[in-house]
Amino acid sequence: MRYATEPAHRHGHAPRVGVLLVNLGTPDAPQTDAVRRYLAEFLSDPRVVEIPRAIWLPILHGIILRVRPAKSAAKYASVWTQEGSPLAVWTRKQATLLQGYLGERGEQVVVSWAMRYGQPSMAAALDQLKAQGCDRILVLPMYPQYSGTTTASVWDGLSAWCATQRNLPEIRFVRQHHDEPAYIDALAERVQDFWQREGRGDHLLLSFHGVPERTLHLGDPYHCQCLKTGRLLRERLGLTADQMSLSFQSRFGKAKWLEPYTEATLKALAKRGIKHLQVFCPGFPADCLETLEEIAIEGRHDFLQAGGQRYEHIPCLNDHPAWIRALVDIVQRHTAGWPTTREDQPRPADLESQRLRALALGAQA
Ligand SMILES: C=CC1=C(C)c2cc3[nH]c(cc4nc(cc5[nH]c(cc1n2)c(C)c5CCC(=O)O)C(CCC(=O)O)=C4C)c(C)c3C=C
Ligand SMILES: [Fe+2]
Ligand SMILES: [Fe+2]
Repeated sequence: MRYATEPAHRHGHAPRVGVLLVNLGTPDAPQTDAVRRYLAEFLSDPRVVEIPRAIWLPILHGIILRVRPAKSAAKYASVWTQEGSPLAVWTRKQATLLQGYLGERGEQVVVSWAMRYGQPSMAAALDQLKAQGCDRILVLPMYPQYSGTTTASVWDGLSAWCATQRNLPEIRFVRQHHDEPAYIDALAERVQDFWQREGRGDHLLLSFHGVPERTLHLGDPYHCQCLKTGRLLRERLGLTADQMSLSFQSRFGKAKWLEPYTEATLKALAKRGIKHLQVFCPGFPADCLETLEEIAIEGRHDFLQAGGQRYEHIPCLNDHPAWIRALVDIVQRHTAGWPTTREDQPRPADLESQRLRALALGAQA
């Protein structure tokens, strides 16, 4: 059947709000086969690689998926934890904490999490929220800066699920939160906590995930939003333009990506005489392969090789209380007008009157 069979319609059940955190996705295991499955799904998404399918798919299946999975699996193995992939571990923890913080504020909201590629899938998580009675769902992509390559792809995943549903919930979607004051506060607190423990370096480098430069010229606001987050954080930390730089990491393929590249910047900073460098990744709300391997391991190597003396990766927002508070703020703003507190829920008397009204309507029909 094209559209899922729905449970029998019930009158007068209390409306319920669900919140779905969606992150990129990660392999199920740090092994070649699992990484190949994950990369095949991820890199087949036309939002991620915009090359015409007839050209791209033979390259993807004929070259990339034969060579890259083994190399990437070795990198994943270097950051994998007892509980699984860091990206999944942190995203799950963020959902649990958010549920707790919202509960403390009296918000009757069901919080869940999903991955755009791999497991748990968006479709499974949305099915679950619906099965729990959520007829209003807020989808919150874990990308502070909007990009067609990431945020819009979450939208595509959402709309693919909607296309299978007979009884659609009411849906809201958070497009971006790159300049949300509570997000900037959380970033600043994360850096300041680190400074308090480890001392302050000579220079702070903010490294964001890159995207093909072409997307900027085609109207993607990602680059501008990264720059704005960087400026707001610099002002909030009281740093001069000279004490902080911004760069883009994780280039994929041969095309030009947003510049300056992180790798070149690390080397240039060492050559400029910066001895003690601290690197922070504000665009990644959770530590993952790109921060724990590329920044914390490869980046250190590049900086020290080029003459730097001390290198530190400041952890991502992860489970920092200021970040979970920021998520609460974002959720509360985007669920405004939806009944989420105990007082908003229909009282038994309201339910009874709804039932009587339904009966009366039934009798008229
Ligand atoms: C900040 C958000 C991200 C943007 C924008 C983004 C764009 C983008 N990424 C690739 C290719 C790869 N990215 C990979 C890993 C990866 N990317 C993000 C986030 C953004 N990507 C995260 C959080 C992760 C880590 C996933 C994890 O499991 O920890 C990878 C896989 C790893 C590897 O093989 O190197 C690829 C490939 C493209 C092409 C792109 C924009 C066009
Ligand atoms: Fe990526
Ligand atoms: Fe990478």
